[in-house]
Amino acid sequence: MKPVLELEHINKAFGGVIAASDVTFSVMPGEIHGLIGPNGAGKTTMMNIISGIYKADSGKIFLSGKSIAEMPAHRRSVMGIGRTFQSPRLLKGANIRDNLLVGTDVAQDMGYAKSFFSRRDRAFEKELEEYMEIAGFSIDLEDDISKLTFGQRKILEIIRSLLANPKIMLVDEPAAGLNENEGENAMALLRLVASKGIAVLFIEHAMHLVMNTCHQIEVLNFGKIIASGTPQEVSNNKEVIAAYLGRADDD
Ligand SMILES: Nc1ncnc2c1ncn2[C@@H]1O[C@H](COP(=O)(O)OP(=O)(O)OP(=O)(O)O)[C@@H](O)[C@H]1O
Repeated sequence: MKPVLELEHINKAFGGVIAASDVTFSVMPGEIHGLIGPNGAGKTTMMNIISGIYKADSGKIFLSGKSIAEMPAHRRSVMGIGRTFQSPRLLKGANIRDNLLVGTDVAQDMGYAKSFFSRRDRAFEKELEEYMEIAGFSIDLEDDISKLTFGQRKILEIIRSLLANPKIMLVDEPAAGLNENEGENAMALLRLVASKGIAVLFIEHAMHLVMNTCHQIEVLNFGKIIASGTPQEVSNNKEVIAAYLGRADDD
């Protein structure tokens, strides 16, 4: 099996601040890959470089073997990079159905309006039903988005990203602001995503969720990978304990 995402020797500085230093790692299809490290370690910067919001100063990025380093963000999402954010980015004043359909056009590489109407079909609703069961709450598609709690909106954003049929999902702190139960549901959803062969790269500070969910982990500190491996490997690594895990859990 070939990696879905490959990063080779990525560097990025903001003035004198080094946010990425020679970062090299790859993510396999169906793998849940964690990106952890202290505040300011460069995790969000890495997500921004992968999705095309930032351009790396140097280094290579491949999606399914194709170089994407020079591609704009919208091309990368058409090619299969999905993304969710720390705070859900949903349309206020719109219903849940419309919120879910925004962005699904990238999957078909066709106009927004066309996809908007063409996906109002049974297949869409069936796919959605499966996700909602794992998500742990039910929705009425006609309800205004404001009916959902913050945690439910964050989980819904993951589902929206899934409906665009990505090859890899970049998920930024899915459990931040969620209660314990919602956090577990978000992890269950990521496991379902992975079971479909979609890769997940996610940032999370809640260590127990990272350790129970990830297959592989990269630990960043000052923009550099200081350890990578299975949850067990990184949690036994002395440098990781000194830089990160030795501090209070779940900050
Ligand atoms: N647009 C920017 N302009 C200047 N500096 C930036 C910019 N984006 C990030 N940085 C700096 O790069 C470094 C890495 O930041 P980044 O947000 O990637 O860290 P992080 O690991 O995601 O942190 P956190 O866990 O707090 O979200 C920090 O020192 C940050 O201040």
